[in-house]
Amino acid sequence: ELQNKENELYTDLNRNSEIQTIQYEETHNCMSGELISDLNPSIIPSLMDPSNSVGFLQPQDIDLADRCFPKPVCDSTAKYRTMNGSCNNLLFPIWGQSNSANIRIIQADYSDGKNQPRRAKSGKPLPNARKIRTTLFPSVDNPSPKYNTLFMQFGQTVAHDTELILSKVLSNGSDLECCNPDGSTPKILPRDCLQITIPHDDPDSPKRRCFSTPRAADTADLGCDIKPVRQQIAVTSFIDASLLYGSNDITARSLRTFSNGKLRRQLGPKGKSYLPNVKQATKECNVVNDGTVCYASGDVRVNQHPNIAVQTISLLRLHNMLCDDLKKINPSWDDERLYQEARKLLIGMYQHVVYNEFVPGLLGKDYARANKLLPLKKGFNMDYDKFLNPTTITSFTGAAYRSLHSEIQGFMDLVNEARKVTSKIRLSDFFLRTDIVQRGDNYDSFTRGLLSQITQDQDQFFTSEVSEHLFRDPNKTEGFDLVSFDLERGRDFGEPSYNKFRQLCGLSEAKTFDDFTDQITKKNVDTLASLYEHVDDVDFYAAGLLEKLKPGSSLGHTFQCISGEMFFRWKFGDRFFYEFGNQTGSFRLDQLDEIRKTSLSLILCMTSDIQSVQRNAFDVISSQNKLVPCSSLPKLNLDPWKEF
Ligand code: HEM
Repeated sequence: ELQNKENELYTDLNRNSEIQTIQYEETHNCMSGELISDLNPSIIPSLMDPSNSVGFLQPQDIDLADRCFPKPVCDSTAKYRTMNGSCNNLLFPIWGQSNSANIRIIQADYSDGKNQPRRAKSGKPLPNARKIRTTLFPSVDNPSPKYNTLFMQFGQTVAHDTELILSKVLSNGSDLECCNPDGSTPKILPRDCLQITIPHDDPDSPKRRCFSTPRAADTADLGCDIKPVRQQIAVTSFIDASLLYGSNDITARSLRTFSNGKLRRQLGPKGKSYLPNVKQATKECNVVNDGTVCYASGDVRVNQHPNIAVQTISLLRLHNMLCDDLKKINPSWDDERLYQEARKLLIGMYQHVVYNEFVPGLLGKDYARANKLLPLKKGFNMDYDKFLNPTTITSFTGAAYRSLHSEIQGFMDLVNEARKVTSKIRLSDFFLRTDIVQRGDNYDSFTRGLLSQITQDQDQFFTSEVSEHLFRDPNKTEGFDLVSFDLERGRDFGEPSYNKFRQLCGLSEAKTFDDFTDQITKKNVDTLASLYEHVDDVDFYAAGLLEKLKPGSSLGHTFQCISGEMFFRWKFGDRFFYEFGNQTGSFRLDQLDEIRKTSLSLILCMTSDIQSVQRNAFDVISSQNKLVPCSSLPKLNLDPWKEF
């Protein structure tokens, strides 16, 4: 039966290439007045004629790891998503579920065909990741011409919602040490380590000689013998706000009050809600004692830095506000109904922001339109595709989407209502410390900072706050190097080289380094040629970061292609996607029309005390994108949720 389904799935992928003409959302202020910038937007692999997307995996290969996991029993009439994402797809209930495995859309490249990192064509090791980082990806201040730090920050919110790898551990469950605590290289490298050594001629000449990088846990760690291995994913793949609600029933329950549908919270200054404190500070939170603020939420990375906590608190406040509003309209609804309806509505609003505001900024509006990614203006979308696997793709999470690490600002602005910067805090002073969020009116100041501070441009430059000082101990000067981790992670994940992704995405196979110059400047191609021995050796992450950006997009050709594929699957492969009609969890049309009024500016106004905001939340404030009073933004009317 499974084989039949898989054959059907393959046919269905082909059928997808018939692009339909649907009227897409054009009215949202986010992009109005923008000139058509990409006259010939490329098509993502799922929509291409398969012969043009060379190397795109057959569904049989995609499904292999699904046989590693017990098949959940589903209630096909359920109106709400499960907490762990299971049973979203009723034919393949494991798709998108937490604690399963990522999928590949292109054949893995491991040197032994199973799990050992790729080597150069000559058989030698690939060039040192840190050497690549310091040669090609230095720290240069190059602000974005268009976007504020909210764009980057929202991107990380989506990343944490949809992907979390786990590190391999020792057989007794303790952490693997891949680099000695004093920064020296261990005599014998433990088996499950990726070690990033620091060359002696390193321009930043840190004292340490290595970074500790345990490999990501994979299917073999679950006793599941597939070849090549696939990496475990600890959160749901769907865009479902799992970073707020949790990716399993136990976490989700621990975050609920079980009264009026609300989530637990602690009260901060002026009686405002903040995420609850964890009972004991964890290693994810670098605080002095258990009494210090260290937030609990659906995702363990909530305390990574203040602004990711700010975004999660905004979602928390939104959920609890929606519970209050729904309770007023439907006084008879019990706790469970209120929790699920508020969660469903919040996810709908958030998905609308993702596809109406974020995706056009990331991929380009013309590209998003050509690939059916923009929301419809009216009516239901009926294109749920039960054969499309929405599980997070390794080449997206291990390379393409990490490119936004380039947009991180080294300092975070706190800004007052007059849009004056009141203080600037250094990112590496606040890694794993979020207590600052809940002092005075800092929450509002961080929110205004996100809206008004220009972000770093998407390019080959990274702030040294993440490439030299990542997770720096506040009393020390040195930290880790995120870009080296990203490069090494691609090898850990078995990502094939850049040349393979070129072909998958409709570009020609490069025979010489100079063939890369269709996407990458000659200067950067020459640097790649000086680092790598062969054109087929070049890491996807390294070359993808160097590609010239596509018109209107924040990404170059291949990163746009892989990211487009991912957002396409997260939409058309999600049975509970907010725009779909005819599903057990569908909104009514009058409800959907209200959700379409959502904008990120509105959500930020609703969940903070800021008084004014620009309408296009991701664009810096300008004469075309002026501040307007929060009270002037169109609001959702929840009357259609009234039950008679
Ligand atoms: C201050 C901001 C950020 C910091 C400090 C940060 C830090 C990190 C760290 C430490 C990792 C794990 C690296 C590894 O061991 O492989 C990671 C992974 C990742 N980051 Fe970021 N990041 C930030 C912003 C972003 C943004 C803006 C995006 C995308 C829009 C993003 C996307 C990702 C993705 C997709 C992963 C892989 C997640 C996984 O596989 O578990 N990050 N980041």
